[in-house]
Order: sequence, then C-alpha cells, then structure tokens
Amino acid sequence: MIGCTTWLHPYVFYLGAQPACKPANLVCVGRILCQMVPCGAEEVDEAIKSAHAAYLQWRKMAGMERARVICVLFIKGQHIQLPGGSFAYTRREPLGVCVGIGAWNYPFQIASWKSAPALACGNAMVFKPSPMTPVTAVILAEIYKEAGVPDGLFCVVQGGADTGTLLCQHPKVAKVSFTGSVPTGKKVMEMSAKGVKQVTLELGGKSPLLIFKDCELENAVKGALMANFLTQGEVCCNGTRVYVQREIMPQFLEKVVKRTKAIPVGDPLLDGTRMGALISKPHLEKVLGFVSQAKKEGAKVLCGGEPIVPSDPNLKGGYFMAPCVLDNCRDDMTCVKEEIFGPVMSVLPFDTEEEVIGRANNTTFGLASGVFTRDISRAHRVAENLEAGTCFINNYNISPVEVPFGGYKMSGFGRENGQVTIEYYSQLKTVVVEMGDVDSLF
Ligand SMILES: NC(=O)c1ccc[n+]([C@@H]2O[C@H](COP(=O)([O-])OP(=O)(O)OC[C@H]3O[C@@H](n4cnc5c(N)ncnc54)[C@H](O)[C@@H]3O)[C@@H](O)[C@H]2O)c1
Repeated sequence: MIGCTTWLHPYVFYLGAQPACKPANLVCVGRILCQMVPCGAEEVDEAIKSAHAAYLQWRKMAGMERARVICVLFIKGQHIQLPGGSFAYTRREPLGVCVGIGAWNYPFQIASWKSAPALACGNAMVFKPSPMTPVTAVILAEIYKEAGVPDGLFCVVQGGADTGTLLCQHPKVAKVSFTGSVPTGKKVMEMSAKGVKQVTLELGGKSPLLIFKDCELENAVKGALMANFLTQGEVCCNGTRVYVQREIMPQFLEKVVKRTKAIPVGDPLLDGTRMGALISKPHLEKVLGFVSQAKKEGAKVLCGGEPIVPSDPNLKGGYFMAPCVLDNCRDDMTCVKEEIFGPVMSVLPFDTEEEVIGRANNTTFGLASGVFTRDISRAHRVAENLEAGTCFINNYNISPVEVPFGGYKMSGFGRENGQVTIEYYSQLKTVVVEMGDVDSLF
C-alpha cells in the first residue's frame, strides 16, 4: 500500500466541489466523476478533534502494536553515557495531529507518503486532497480502516483554499505537510509560523537534465523522455530543461523526436497507453499557452504542442495534447524559466561542464536534477555541484519509497520517504538520569 506507484492518472475527469453526488461514467472523459461538499470551520474542527482523540490512544501504543495495522519503521532514540554512571537517553515522540494538504498530480501517493509515516510515528492525520482529485484519499481511508487503523486517526476533509486555511490555522494542529505550488506553499508557511507549527513543503520545480557527449545516447534519450513525459508531464521533479552537449545535439534531437512522436496517447486504463489527458481544460489551455509563448520568443516546435482527439470515441471531450519537444531554446525564455507542468521538453545546447552547471543552478527552484555521462568522476562531481534535493545519474524519475525526496531553495524543505521521514513526523525528548547524589551549587 505505502509503496504503490501508479504514474498514470486513473481518472481523467474534472472534479467539481459542489453539493450532491452523481454516478460516474468511468469510460467517458471530460465528465464529472463526483461532486464533493467543501468542508467549513465546523467540519474541520470536528475532524481535528476526532483525530486528536484517536491520537491520544494511538500514541501510547508500542511500535510493535502499531505494526499490527501499519508497517512501522524502526523508531528509536539514543543512549548517551555521562560521568559517574549517569546517562541520558532520547525518545522519538509523536507531534500530535498533523495536517496533510495535497496537490492533484499523483493524489494517492501524496496521501499515502504523508499519512503512512505520520501514523507510524504515532501521530494522527487530517488530510485534504486537491479539489481536482478528491476520491483517492477517501479510498486510502477505507484501506486504513480495513487494516485496523482506529476510527478518527486518519480523516479526510474536502475543499480548496478556504478549507486548507482553516486547517493551517487550527490551534490543535501540530504540523502541516504541504505538497503544491510555491505561491501556496509560502502562504501555508506564513500561516503555520503564526502558530509555531512545523512545516514540510514539497513545492514546484524546473529541474535540469545534463546530457554529456560521452553518454550512452539511447539511455540518455530514454531518460529525457522519462524526465519529461511521465504522467503527461504533470510531475514536480521532471527534468524539463534538457541541456545537451553541442556535439551530440543533432543525433539526440533526431532520436528524441522520433520516440516522442510514437508515444501512444489515450485511455490511461489500457495497458498500451503511455500518456493520458491533462487534469482539466484550464490546465490544458495553460500548457498550450506556454507553447505559443515559446514560439513567440523564438523556440522551434519539433513535434507536438497541439491539442489532440484520440480515435476512441469514448475519449472525446478529454484534455489531450501531443507531447512537445522545443528546440532553439534560450535560458531567458519563459518555457525554460517557469514550471509548465505538462508534456513540454525544452532542449538547450551547452559546451562545457562548468558553464552548464552555472546555467542549471541559475533558478530559484531546486527540486531535482539529472546527469547522463559515462565518466564516473564527472557524474559525482556534477551531482555534488547541482543545487537540488535529488540528482539522478544515468536515469531519471526513479522514486522508490525507501529513498528520501524533497527540495532545495524555493522547491521547499523537509523530506518525504526513506527512514529520514521519521525526523519530520516526530519530536525528540531528552531524558537525563542521575545515578549519584546531586552536586548542588547552592
Ligand atoms: N515537490 C513535490 O513533491 C510536489 C509533488 C507534486 C506536486 N507538486 C507541485 O504542486 C503544484 C501543482 O499542484 P496544485 O496546482 O494542486 O498546487 P496548489 O498550490 O494550487 O494547491 C495545492 C493544495 O493546496 C490547497 N490550497 C490552495 N490554497 C491554499 C491556501 N491558501 N491554504 C491552504 N491550502 C491551500 C489546494 O486546495 C490543494 O489541495 C506544482 O507546482 C507541482 O510542482 C510538488
């Protein structure tokens, strides 16, 4: 459950946030899947109180007891020997009620990557999914219930900015773990600061991928596709600034365009599909707007970049576009500076390692990065010098749950996944034990 990674959107529907429920037609796209009622102050308070009541029981359970319902990581403190036989020890204790606020792009993973370690550390969580994708967090709650998680320990509240604000401002909330855009992340941090709540921020990115002339070219091309077109390009850590060493640019472009044109776009529930629809009509329009802007600024569209209607009549009305490769890009272009969050790859030439590292780091983002080279020393040197929370060497977008993930600079702070997550969902208590007499100064 915790490690599940489904990259294609299971649903390609716009999800409203209004009263009443409608049955969903899982085949047609562009239709409403369900409607949810946004939670107001009363519901938010109720969710936090019920989470707090469940937390008071759950926090007392030993790790082994919690492990009966959730796979608990090894949570341990330290023993520190002091003079005269005295000693101190540390305990990792839960924080209390944690809030999780999620983006829409991989909603089930975000909900599970936040809640599973929070619960494993003895906390409760109230989770608010994006109003674009309200369903999968509810399914996760059902899975937890079936696994034996006590009632109230994991609560899902629905809504948008107003509900998120209520959660961040609630006095009983100890921590907010947020995944979303930089502007919203700043607001979440500001609200949390007022209550001195801990924050984890998983924000946007505009990550560089460096392809050196000594790389294994087929792998580099496959890596560039993984770095740009996974989940319709709606992935925060995508390597959308693809820097290619000038000598291999023609071969790289030929191969990357050939493969991009061959990407099967269609129904994400079919095995052969490699790209589904974008999340919504406004988002599709925004992504297409970036392509138009890139053309105005001098970029050349080598393929894609326009809306498409797949041949299957059931997909009519979906928000599909052909994956796009942009050539003739410069560092000062909008498509190179801003997060597009769609299937658009910007390709830029470079000459030297020093030059490309400087250009790669010339951004306020710092989520991920990648390098393709056969030179092992260069690979590690580049990884050291890139200002990003992750560097992929000779691959891209490999994110197993046991590996920490998070940003540098304005891409956020705190880490999700891996054992280090424990530090972000627990607090350290120091216990000092005197084995002799009190040596008082008074
Ligand atoms: N770093 C990561 O791990 C990661 C992962 C996925 C997505 N993202 C980023 O998420 C963004 C796309 O997601 P989005 O469009 O849903 O982001 P968003 O910032 O618009 O919304 C994210 C969440 O915040 C809520 N929200 C909005 N205003 C709020 C407020 N004032 N107070 C509290 N909550 C509020 C939204 O309802 C939603 O649940 C991209 O920038 C992407 O890079 C980052």
